[in-house]
Amino acid sequence: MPQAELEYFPHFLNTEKANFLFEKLLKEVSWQQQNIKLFGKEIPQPRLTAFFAEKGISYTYSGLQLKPETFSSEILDLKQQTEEVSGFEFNTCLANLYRDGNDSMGWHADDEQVLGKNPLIASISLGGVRSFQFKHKTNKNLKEKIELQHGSLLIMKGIMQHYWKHQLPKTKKDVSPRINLTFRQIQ
Ligand SMILES: O=C(O)CCC(=O)C(=O)O
Ligand SMILES: [Fe+2]
Repeated sequence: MPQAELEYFPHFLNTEKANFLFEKLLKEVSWQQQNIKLFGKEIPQPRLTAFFAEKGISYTYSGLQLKPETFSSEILDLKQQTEEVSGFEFNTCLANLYRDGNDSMGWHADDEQVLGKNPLIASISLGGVRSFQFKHKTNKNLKEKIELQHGSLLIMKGIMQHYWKHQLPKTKKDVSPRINLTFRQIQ
């Protein structure tokens, strides 16, 4: 992929740890269904979310002001492990719960100003395997996808958010619930 910097670690967490974390986060995170404004109409997001941050940080994501919770010990542990692998530091974690194949996230780039010029986004996947797609913003022939495995880590960095969008589409396949954690550094 030109103008993209991606690193993928399919076995970032061993299966036992990934299973444990999936069950624990599914049960203990206070998952919320937020509304988004689409053409002036409020509609519920097709997924559940939660937002964790260091004290004093708030984050507006897709026009939503997210209310931060403090990091739980599990999230803090994952943050540290992710920081070691990436060589970056993070002060926030956005969590997504895709309950089934009807839940999704549409095309976007994580290019908000508060993320800095060339953000590094570290994304951990737990639970059902889902397809994650990329499309180049200007060259319509450039498309890619990757199946994000249980316990995997995907890192997007460099200039990538300027040139590529990504999405997690709905699927008709019978998929089990999936949790995604994205670690970010907010200025
Ligand atoms: O669920 C995923 O893997 C993608 C999440 C994502 O792109 C985001 O939170 O910005
Ligand atoms: Fe994203």
